[in-house]
Amino acid sequence: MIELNQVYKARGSFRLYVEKLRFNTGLHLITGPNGAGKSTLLQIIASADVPDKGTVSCNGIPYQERLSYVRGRIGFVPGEAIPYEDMTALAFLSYMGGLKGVTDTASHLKLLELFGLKGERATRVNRLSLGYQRRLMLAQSLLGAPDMLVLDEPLTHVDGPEQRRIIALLALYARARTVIVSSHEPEMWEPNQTVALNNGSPVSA
Ligand SMILES: Nc1ncnc2c1ncn2[C@@H]1O[C@H](COP(=O)(O)OP(=O)(O)OP(=O)(O)O)[C@@H](O)[C@H]1O
Repeated sequence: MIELNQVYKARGSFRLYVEKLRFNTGLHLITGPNGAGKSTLLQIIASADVPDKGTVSCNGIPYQERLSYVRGRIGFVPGEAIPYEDMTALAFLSYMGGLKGVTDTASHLKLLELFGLKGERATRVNRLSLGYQRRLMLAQSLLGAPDMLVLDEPLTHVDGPEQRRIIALLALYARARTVIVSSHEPEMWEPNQTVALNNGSPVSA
């Protein structure tokens, strides 16, 4: 469970402010127009950025108190392009797995298979299509089966049938864990909670 209390973040002239938000087990959708603050919010939830004020906690523990505990429980797909693009798909997953303590090749291969990438295991990341790169980022987010998944527009460039398959997979994952997704296509998802952002704050439904 992730909880935000009076979280404030300034980026240039933009302000994110969240009075209170709670993400329990289930699928949570973050929506809103361009510039509403979805990526900013998700980066804070994923501990990739730090709020100027307020607290974010994971299972009741404030992030700043036990950052490694928190990070060990979160899988993250950032909105930006993939890093380490000279690595092969499998090498990238092995590298990310190493950071998370998931070192057995069998589980890396299993994740590649789950996202339809087994045939691309030896392909360098920068040779993969953008849709395959997105799938690879999803695969790395699941390393170690984290309690929380934070996914910023995870289905960008992914084709229709594969989108539906991944949404079903994430819905299943969210039955026992917390999955937070931003999407410009909210109608594709069947979330347990929707947080609509506008101008940096949630608006009531
Ligand atoms: N590093 C930064 N420095 C200054 N301003 C920033 C920075 N990062 C984001 N912003 C601004 O913060 C605002 C919110 O951006 P953010 O990317 O969080 O919105 P978003 O809802 O994810 O948008 P989109 O749907 O276009 O991806 C925007 O106005 C953006 O220009």
